Formats: sequence, C-alpha cells, structure tokens
Amino acid sequence: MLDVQDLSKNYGETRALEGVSIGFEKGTIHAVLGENGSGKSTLVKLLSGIVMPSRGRILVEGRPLTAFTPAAMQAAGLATVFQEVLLAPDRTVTDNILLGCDGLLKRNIPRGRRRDVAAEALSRITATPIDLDAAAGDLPLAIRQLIVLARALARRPRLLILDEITAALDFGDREAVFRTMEKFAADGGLILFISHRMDEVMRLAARISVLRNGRLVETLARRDTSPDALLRLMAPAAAKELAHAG
Ligand SMILES: Nc1ncnc2c1ncn2[C@@H]1O[C@H](COP(=O)(O)OP(=O)(O)OP(=O)(O)O)[C@@H](O)[C@H]1O
Repeated sequence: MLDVQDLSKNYGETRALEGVSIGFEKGTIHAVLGENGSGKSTLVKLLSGIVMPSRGRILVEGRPLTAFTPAAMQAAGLATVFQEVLLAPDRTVTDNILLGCDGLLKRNIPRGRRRDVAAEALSRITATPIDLDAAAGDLPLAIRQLIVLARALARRPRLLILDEITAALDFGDREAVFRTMEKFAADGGLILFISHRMDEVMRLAARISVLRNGRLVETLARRDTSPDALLRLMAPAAAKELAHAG
C-alpha cells in the first residue's frame, strides 16, 4: 500500500535519513522504533509532505508521488497526527475537528450536521464527554490530543500516521485509541505507529521497522522478535551495558 524506496533526507551535513526502504502493507499496524535522533520524525515529516526528500521515492498503491506537499499527501489518502498538538486554540472543538477537511467534504457537511460529524468522530476514540462548543485551547492536553486524532479520522484516510500520540492520554482513552487503531487496520487501513513504548509496540504492531542513525536496521514481524532483541537492534551499546548490569 505504501512503499518508501531509498528515502534520504540531508540537513546540510546531517544525514537525518539515509537510504531507507520499507514496504508497508494495508490492514497492518506497522511500528517504527528508534532512539532519539534515529530519524523517526524525519520519516514522518517526509510522509506528511512537510519536508522534501533529498533522494528516493514514496509510492502509494504502487504509484510514485510526484508532489511532496501536505495537500498532495492528503490527496493520496495519508493523514498524520503529530506529537505536538496543533490546533486553533480560539476555535471550537467542532471547528477544529472539521478544520482542514478538504473543501469538498466541508461543502458536503450542512451547518446543522457539523456538530454531529464532530461528535461521531470523537465517539470513535473516547467515552470522555467533551463540550463541542468549548474553545479547544482551554481544554487539557489529553483532550486536545483526542481532538487532533478525531480530525485525522474525520478525513477518512486510508493511511494514518500516529507520531507518539499516547503520552498525554490516561489509561481509558489510551485503550479506546488502541481499539480504534485495531479496527482501522482490520477494516483494511494502514497505521504507521511511532512510539517509544515497547509495551505498546509489542501489543499493537504486526510489523516493526527499527531505525538507527538515520538508517533502517531491519523490518521484522512481531511474532519473530522480542523486546530484548529490538533493544539490541535500536541501541547495541546500551543493550550490552544493560545485560552486564543485570
Ligand atoms: N531541521 C533540521 N535541521 C538539522 N538537523 C535536523 C533537523 N531535523 C532533524 N535533524 C537531525 O536529524 C537527525 C534525525 O532527527 P529526527 O528528529 O528525525 O530523529 P527522531 O528519531 O525523530 O528523534 P526524536 O525521538 O527525538 O524525535 C538528528 O540528528 C537531528 O538532529
């Protein structure tokens, strides 16, 4: 469904991503693991059209993308939820969920239906009651995180990129978000899941790609690996130290 081939990004002398090739399959939760600075955010930014690749290709359903802009990525069916919660603080929860939906979708939602569409998107990811008319900026971080996830889902993407989104969530909301992720994949979508948390990765991901120093170390099936083995792939030196300390 999504392939990156020889994908590279340089910032001056820094090789943030170097020759990374990964095939992502539909109906899968695919995790990308790596230490700070390993290139995870750079991969997400490339797939979101925020930065241009220095080299390499991105293919969706076998077709190489020719434009690298957020609009082009959205048109190809990708939606990203970023680590930093980006929303319009003075606008209502409803406005924020429908904000950025493409023009077509906006025109298709009559005024009176806007709140229903927003409520439906939120109900898919949380049982927490959220005031749809509140200014988004006045709400706690966890709620704001759910709003940006609801916004991504309202666009009905085929491919959802989740970049470290669970940190702010409490247990109940996190479980609700996991169930939504599993359903999204079961319905044939692809989730690219960026997380530091090994427990989340081992629980959710069917496939795992490990990055180190901007390079792909390996892509493997979860059933063929273990947290210890993944740690060794992510950071061989640290894993050795841990083993000695133990
Ligand atoms: N805009 C930039 N200008 C210069 N160097 C950058 C820029 N963005 C990232 N880098 C460098 O590229 C490398 C990869 O960074 P990246 O943010 O992709 O890693 P990461 O795995 O996402 O880390 P983190 O978990 O801290 O977000 C790092 O060495 C980083 O310092």
